[in-house]
Amino acid sequence: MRVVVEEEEEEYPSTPGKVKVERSAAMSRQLHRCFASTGTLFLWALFLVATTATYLSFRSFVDTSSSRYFPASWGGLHWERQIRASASPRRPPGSAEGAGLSVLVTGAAGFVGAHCSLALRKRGDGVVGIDNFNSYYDPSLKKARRALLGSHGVFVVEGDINDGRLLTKLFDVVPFTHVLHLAAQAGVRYAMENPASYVHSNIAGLVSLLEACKDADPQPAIVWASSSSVYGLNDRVPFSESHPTDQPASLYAATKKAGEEITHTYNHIYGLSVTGLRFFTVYGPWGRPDMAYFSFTRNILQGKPITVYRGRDHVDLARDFTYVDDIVRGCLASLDTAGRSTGTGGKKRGPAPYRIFNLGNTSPVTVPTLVAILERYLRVNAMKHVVEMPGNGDVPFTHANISLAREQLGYKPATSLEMGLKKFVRWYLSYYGYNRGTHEFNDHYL
Ligand SMILES: O=C(O)[C@H]1O[C@H](OP(=O)(O)OP(=O)(O)OC[C@H]2O[C@@H](n3ccc(=O)[nH]c3=O)[C@H](O)[C@@H]2O)[C@H](O)[C@@H](O)[C@H]1O
Repeated sequence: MRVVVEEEEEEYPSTPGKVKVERSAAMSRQLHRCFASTGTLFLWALFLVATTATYLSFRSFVDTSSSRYFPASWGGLHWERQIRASASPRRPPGSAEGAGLSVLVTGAAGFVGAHCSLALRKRGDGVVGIDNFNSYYDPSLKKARRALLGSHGVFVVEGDINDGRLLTKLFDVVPFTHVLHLAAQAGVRYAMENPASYVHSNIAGLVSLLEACKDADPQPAIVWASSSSVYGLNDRVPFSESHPTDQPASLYAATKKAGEEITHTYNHIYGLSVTGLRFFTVYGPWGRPDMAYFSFTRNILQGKPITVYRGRDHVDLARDFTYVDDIVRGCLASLDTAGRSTGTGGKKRGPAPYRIFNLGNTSPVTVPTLVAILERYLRVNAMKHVVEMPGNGDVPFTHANISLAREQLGYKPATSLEMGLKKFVRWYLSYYGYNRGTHEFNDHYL
């Protein structure tokens, strides 16, 4: 036994590259013995064929399984032409606003994404959207937003930000100057029902996007949607960017806070220019049906009850409701003032800006007041079911300090909740129709 061990040690010395001549001689003797008979040869051939076949079928499994997750509804010359046309800025030469941006908007068929895409296109910037059209809420609303964007020359790719191949392809086709990242799993309370969806979109999807951005050449500057919810249990008001954000009250908030940390590492390591915007309860036309102002309107019009949450000691909940047009102006100002990313080919060349701004309205309104405004516009009394706020991630109030955004972005919200809800109700009725036989619409206010 001892002899065998010594022989093996001789044949395979530990220092790489130091194989003795005797070793190759011994090996060739062994090979010769192996292939000596035709039967053995046949077995070897069979083994090789089987291995190759297994490898090939594994490859095709990997390919088809990834395309099963991310259906290949993209690609091809025509598709690339559409992407390029949509991404091309159309500002008149010599325009005061400069050459025009080329922006990839994620979540473009979403509420804020659609508004921002339109606003960018209207001022002559190039815009390409990407959206996975998931069914968190009625996808037909997302498709209607896409149709609206299409009529203004904005092309929206159907795809998921977790699809790295798609993102790489988009950056191959267009040297985007900016990414406006608005794709996310939104909603504070839904996080208890479907926590994995928050990790999928807000963590894994974000990292997938940042990977594509850091590899892109040129690297784009990134502006993305964080959330007022990162302030969590913070009770210093108004909420300022310098306040601690280490006590999130929901998984949604935790994933947005994680997003702020993750983007920071990409800024630090790869020189990506990053601007995180903490949105405060955005509302308006083409809004999200899961949000209170939207679902209250629907229920009030359908004669169904609404549930109004109330805080401890019968204190009303309040939100710094912010009208979507104000948010859009904040997003565009962030794109315009974002400094350049400094890296190329995944390598940082110097420090790049990392900014965080509150985008709120600075005037919180209670939920019962929101309901009263809707009742007035709709001329219907809501059937209110007032219950104590369940412990599902909600916070009692939000209130933004916007000094930093005012100073650096020129951000100046201009729409009161009264005004904004008027516009929302007008849109709601024109979009969904209105049964005048059942409810009289209060034109006086609109
Ligand atoms: O700023 C944010 O970062 C977040 O804003 C939004 O969250 P919220 O401020 O919770 O908005 P929203 O659901 O409209 O509830 C408004 C108020 O109505 C109360 N509310 C809600 C539902 C209900 O049935 N009853 C009720 O009283 C409720 O308790 C609350 O007091 C976005 O959804 C979220 O994606 C994120 O962007």
